[in-house]
Amino acid sequence: MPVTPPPTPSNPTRAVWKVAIGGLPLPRLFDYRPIEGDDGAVPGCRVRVPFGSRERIGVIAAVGPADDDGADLKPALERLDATPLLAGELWDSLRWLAHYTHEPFGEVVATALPTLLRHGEPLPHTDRLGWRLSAAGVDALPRLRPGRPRRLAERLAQGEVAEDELDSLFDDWRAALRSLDGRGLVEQVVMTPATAPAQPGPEPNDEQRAAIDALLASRDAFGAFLLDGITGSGKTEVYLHAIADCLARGKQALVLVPEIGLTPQTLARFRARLGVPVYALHSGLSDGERARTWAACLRGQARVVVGTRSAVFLPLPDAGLIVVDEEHDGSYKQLDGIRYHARDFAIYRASQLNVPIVLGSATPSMESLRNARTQRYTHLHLRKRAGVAKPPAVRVIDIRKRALDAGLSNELIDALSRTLEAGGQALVFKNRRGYAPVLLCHDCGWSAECPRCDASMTVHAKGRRLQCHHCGASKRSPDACPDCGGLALQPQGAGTEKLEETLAARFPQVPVVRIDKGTTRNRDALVGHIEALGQGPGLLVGTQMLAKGHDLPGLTLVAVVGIDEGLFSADFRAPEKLAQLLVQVSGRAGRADRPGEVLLQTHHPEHPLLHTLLTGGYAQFADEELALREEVQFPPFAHMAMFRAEARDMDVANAFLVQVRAHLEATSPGAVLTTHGPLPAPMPRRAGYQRAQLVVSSNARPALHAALDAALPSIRELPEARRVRWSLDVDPVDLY
Ligand SMILES: Nc1ncnc2c1ncn2[C@@H]1O[C@H](COP(=O)(O)OP(=O)(O)OP(=O)(O)O)[C@@H](O)[C@H]1O
Ligand SMILES: [Zn+2]
Repeated sequence: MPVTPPPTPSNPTRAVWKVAIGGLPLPRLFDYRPIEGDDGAVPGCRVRVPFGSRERIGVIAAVGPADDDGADLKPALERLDATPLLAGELWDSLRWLAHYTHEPFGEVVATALPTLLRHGEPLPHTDRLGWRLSAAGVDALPRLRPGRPRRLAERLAQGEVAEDELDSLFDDWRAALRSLDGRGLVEQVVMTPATAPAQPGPEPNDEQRAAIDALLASRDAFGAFLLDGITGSGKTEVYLHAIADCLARGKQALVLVPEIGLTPQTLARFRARLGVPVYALHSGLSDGERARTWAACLRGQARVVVGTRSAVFLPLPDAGLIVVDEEHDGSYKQLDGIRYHARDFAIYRASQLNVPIVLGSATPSMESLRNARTQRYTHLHLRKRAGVAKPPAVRVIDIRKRALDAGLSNELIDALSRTLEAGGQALVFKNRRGYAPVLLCHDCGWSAECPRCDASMTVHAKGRRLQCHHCGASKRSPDACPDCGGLALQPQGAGTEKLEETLAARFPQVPVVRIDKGTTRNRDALVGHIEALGQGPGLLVGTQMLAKGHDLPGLTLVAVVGIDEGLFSADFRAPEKLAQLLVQVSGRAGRADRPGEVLLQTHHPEHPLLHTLLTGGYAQFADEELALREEVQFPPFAHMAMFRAEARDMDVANAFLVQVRAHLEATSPGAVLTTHGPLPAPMPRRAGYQRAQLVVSSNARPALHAALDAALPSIRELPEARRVRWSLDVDPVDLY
């Protein structure tokens, strides 16, 4: 047992531990007296420290002189890591991210670490352990009495078995094993990961070959590539070739995919083609699994990881390549806490790791397209579909003055029938879940509003329930109108639930499968639903969950209904999002040998966005959109940050933002900043709070950050700040 030296009065000149602690809104480090005799502490190690009346886990951010004389500093209690948990490139990149997002470093570290590690658990083991008979066990086996230990020994005599396999072979094998182990008859072994030989893929076509060659030619240094390839053009094949090359050189590859894109189907494809264990990281894993994947990356055992947004924080000591699939996808942006953008942080990390990064999409973001045009990224194109599939034909159905059934025109229903008769499958896309968006009283005009939000409540369960999609409030539908007492309450409009009901009644002979947040809580459910559809004729009804990267070979018709609201949104990014959605959902049609068809049902057939997409495709839409953004100096031509404030009272929220604006203007008089607001958020009241926002922009990123750096210390001290909930979002994606 170590001898505790007698307490010495703290020496003011001695170095202290400067600790980053998460969960605190304070952008500062906290000084602690080092543990006596512990000279090995270095930044990146976790420590347990007293904080107020509690203890917390923090990370040593620096070792250096105390902020004040350091005389009455509390001592740290325990160092948890022998060597830094966070080090090298990841450590430096997290420091950069804290600076870029203007958030406390402790909070950034807490976001980057898996929950168990954040709570002070030791780094979990990541070996796959197994058991075999020892030499003594081989000798003793014939003399063992019948029973569980003997049965286990007989199985181990055939060869070593991994613990996870034993779990499925024997109930309570651990007790039997203990009995054998006590007599020295078994020994533990580290199993090699289960692998299968890599299966060959299709021969790359010329465009794929050119993209692969471009990636391989610059595999030894940082370079950003935009792989701009239409849906079904074989982008994943290009990634797989680049990853295989990366593995062959003994390096690690990280693949980021959108939330809903990480299905067992995707993982199975990567596993089969690469022939090495492919680690997954997504929100469906337990805390233990997440910590193990993190540790396996840190130890270099994980060679390929496919993960959603938070996988961008994995340690990559042997990095060789980063891929961001569907780089335009909204799920890469974290909307609360540390508001990072996983794609953008991945690019920063690739530059620090000095490895190539590939951003792939059929509908690249305006940001990435502009970077490609200014030559910051290398622009790679895949302009034709891989294999034999052809791009689908798109047709507009003008529904002005037409009779509709649950929002579906006769023309569209006829097309569905024709598809089903020909043995095909069709997808009906509507971006509104629930039964109907509004419950209306036909007698007096009352409609069901959320009591806490400026929004209608959505009708669910065939009219029996009302639910607010903004705050989650839910209640039974009233039987009579609360205003006039009449019995003429009617659901208005149609959501996916109503569409499913209508289509099932029209086409009783085929399966009708609905996919939206209501039916599909997780990825496995999604795969289950798609399997339920089968191979024969059938209908899929769903929201944008269906737009992402699912290969449905039997799908020949995509019918898009109810996109009209999206044509007239206040958000400047709305046209970009709508164009991406339309192109992605259309891209689900005709991906195998049968040609695809897309029907767009709208009240606005002449809308410029639809016209451009139909005549010039996404590329022309992007040209026009970028020209417009440049003209009005919106991102990507300007850099934005948004202050949001919410309070019970709009005046209180506004008062804070007025002060924020004043401080920005006062502390950065020379900076070319534009401020816009305070203005009410597009939906001002949500969950009982009034919400306002202030947009700050500049066409020079450094000027924007310098202004924020200068003003934030005094903004945090404002008396008005204590009366609101506020946040700063650098590069906001949603202006809400
Ligand atoms: N060179 C090729 N020859 C034949 N088939 C190919 C080739 N490349 C890809 N494919 C097949 O074409 C289909 C689409 O390929 P892949 O999934 O890689 O495309 P993608 O561009 O990633 O698609 P998405 O539009 O979903 O992003 C897959 O079934 C794939 O196996
Ligand atoms: Zn609500």
